[in-house]
Amino acid sequence: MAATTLYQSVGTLQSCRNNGNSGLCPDYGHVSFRSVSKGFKVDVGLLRGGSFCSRKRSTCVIQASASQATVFDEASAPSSATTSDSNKKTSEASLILIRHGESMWNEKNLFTGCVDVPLTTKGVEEAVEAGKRISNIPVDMIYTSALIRAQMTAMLAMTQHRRKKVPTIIHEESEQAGAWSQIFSEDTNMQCIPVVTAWQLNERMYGELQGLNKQETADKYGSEQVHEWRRSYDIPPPNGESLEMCAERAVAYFTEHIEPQLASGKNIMIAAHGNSLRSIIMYLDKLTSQEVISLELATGIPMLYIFKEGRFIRRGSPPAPTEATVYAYTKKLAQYRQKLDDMFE
Ligand SMILES: O=C(O)[C@H](O)COP(=O)(O)O
Repeated sequence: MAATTLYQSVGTLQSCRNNGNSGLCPDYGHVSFRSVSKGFKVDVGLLRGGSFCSRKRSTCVIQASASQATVFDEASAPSSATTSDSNKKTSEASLILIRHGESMWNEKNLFTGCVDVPLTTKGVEEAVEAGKRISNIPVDMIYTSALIRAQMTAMLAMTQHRRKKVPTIIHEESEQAGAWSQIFSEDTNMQCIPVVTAWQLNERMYGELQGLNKQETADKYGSEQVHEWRRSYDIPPPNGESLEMCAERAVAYFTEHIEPQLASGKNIMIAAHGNSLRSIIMYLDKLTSQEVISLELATGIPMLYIFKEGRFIRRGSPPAPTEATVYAYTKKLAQYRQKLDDMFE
């Protein structure tokens, strides 16, 4: 359960999407706001049913996640499905990134890379849990890797979505493939979410390490060497891809195929892998090759970005899980988050 607390925010509410109305917010995630309270900033808050919002916006009692969190109601989200369905251009769109849930080789602590390994029971649960966190965020299109653990994560997450649209695989490899996977009924189209699978979003190839136990490899080659293989930017594991090589395909795919969709107002979810997503986040957050070393992504935790006027604004994860390192650049930040969670438990 996410730690929650009551914030009393006085005079610091900067924006509110409750159409300027006073009163009880009827719905979980109905209102998003910016507020500063208790000495730290809740970048975009998560309101739950029964929260009170003042018309004057000078006082507001809100129940929010202790960590940075965002949930948008479809009516108030940057670009709702309805908006993109009706082909209206908007200047904002949401981008959800999810690393797949725990796989069988994650569980066994084996280097996986591009081996196609399914989810564990825990991985399935993580995917469903991820879906609950993003159930109010509009999704117009889904991109996954070609690997089953990412595809299952995307599908399972969508079972929880409020819109109940059906993810439908489309093909973009060639014009003919595109034509063959077209859905010709407009009504049916409205009930579907196109899913594109792309090998470019696959996990990086771990070369000769694939299938080896991470701990045993560290015992054999030393933990520094293994850390270098796993986290350095430009040093590839033996016969595998470095993060830089992985970025060359994953970020190129993102900028060529996904960014234009965001620019046209489509809300996108990407279900992919630890390293393909690390390279994309490096691009989105403009991290240096030094900074990306300490970027760790947990399995099954969605992260939200808003694409606005050509820029990506990081909104963190919808309500935090009990673990602190869901999305942390540094240990210090993780400890800080842990402290917050403990404070408000
Ligand atoms: O391929 C793997 O083994 C994992 O999915 C990512 O592993 P890493 O955390 O060692 O990069």
